[in-house]
Amino acid sequence: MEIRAIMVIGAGQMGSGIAQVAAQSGFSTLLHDISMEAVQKGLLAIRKSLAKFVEKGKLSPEEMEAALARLTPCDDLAAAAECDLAIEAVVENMGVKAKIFRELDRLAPPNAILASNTSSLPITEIAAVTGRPEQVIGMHFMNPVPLMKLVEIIRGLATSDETYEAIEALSRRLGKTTAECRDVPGFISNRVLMVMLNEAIWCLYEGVASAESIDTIMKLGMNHPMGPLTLADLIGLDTVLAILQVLQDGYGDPKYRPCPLLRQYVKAGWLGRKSGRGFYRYA
Ligand SMILES: CC(=O)CC(=O)SCCNC(=O)CCNC(=O)[C@H](O)C(C)(C)COP(=O)(O)OP(=O)(O)OC[C@H]1O[C@@H](n2cnc3c(N)ncnc32)[C@H](O)[C@@H]1OP(=O)(O)O
Ligand SMILES: NC(=O)C1=CN([C@@H]2O[C@H](COP(=O)(O)OP(=O)(O)OC[C@H]3O[C@@H](n4cnc5c(N)ncnc54)[C@H](OP(=O)(O)O)[C@@H]3O)[C@@H](O)[C@H]2O)C=CC1
Repeated sequence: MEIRAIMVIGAGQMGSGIAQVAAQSGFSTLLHDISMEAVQKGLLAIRKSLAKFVEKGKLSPEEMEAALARLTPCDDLAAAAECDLAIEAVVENMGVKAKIFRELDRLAPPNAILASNTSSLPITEIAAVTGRPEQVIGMHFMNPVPLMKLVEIIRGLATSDETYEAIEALSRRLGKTTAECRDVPGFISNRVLMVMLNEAIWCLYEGVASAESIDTIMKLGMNHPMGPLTLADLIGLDTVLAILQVLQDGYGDPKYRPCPLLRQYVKAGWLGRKSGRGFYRYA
């Protein structure tokens, strides 16, 4: 099927990044959140990111304006009636996602594909709340979406080849490289990454080294672009905790148990970059 209009549900850091890339790639893009205020926040982030590309000569001012003109803000899910593909990027919580997929199934055209940007939750379970599980798929972008090349694609048990191929082709049109993964908790990306991030938090909790030392060791010692605590702050500590809980529940293995320090930070509202404070402070 040909995808022309895309709706992104959730205007947080991932949703706004996905909407930006879709609009930059020429798609008519609806950006949805539960309040117009949240959508406007997402649009502001998109404007800033596009302006950075213009500043660096990677985008012309005309291209920036054209991308912005392809974006339509909305706070009513009924707008899904106009899309060929809905990409959900709300909080990492099965209850919230299931509710949205039930609604999308009711509102989107019968041939529309419903994708989730979930970091770890089972696509098969999300698909099962809809009457079209063959058209439900995991489309896992990486943060920050405008800069990161990968889309991890996850098929649920019932996902059709046609849906997979449409999403694979679309990801390429968005300038991304894809890799396929089976529907297991945390997929590949977060099954591997979260163990490292959690271990770094345990090291801090046990007083083995300061946050700065841990990050310097991993950054310069392993040539990682960011240290693990800086990366956890970028992802969002609430999201890191939610993913570790999915891994622990899914595999029943204590190696995924979230560090108590992580739980405490999330309870304190120290969610990382997005709340202004996590392992580091942000202006
Ligand atoms: C949790 C999940 O489910 C899955 C995940 O996503 S896990 C997270 C995956 N992501 C990562 O691992 C990211 C690791 N970090 C990196 O790769 C890099 O640090 C990074 C690409 C994010 C930034 O690169 P950097 O060189 O460290 O930082 P920085 O110098 O600030 O930015 C690089 C360039 O991109 C630009 N840039 C940064 N953010 C931008 C944005 N949102 N939009 C446009 N341009 C941007 C900067 O202006 C900068 O340009 P110059 O080099 O010309 O100055
Ligand atoms: N952060 C990352 O690095 C990555 C995250 N992901 C996944 O993307 C998704 C979004 O993450 P991210 O963008 O980082 O998170 P953010 O916290 O930045 O955004 C979450 C979004 O969900 C909305 N939301 C929160 N609660 C509800 C609710 N009850 N009903 C409807 N919407 C709600 C928020 O709206 P409001 O602002 O109004 O509360 C916001 O738009 C998650 O599934 C996450 O696992 C995937 C790849 C990487």
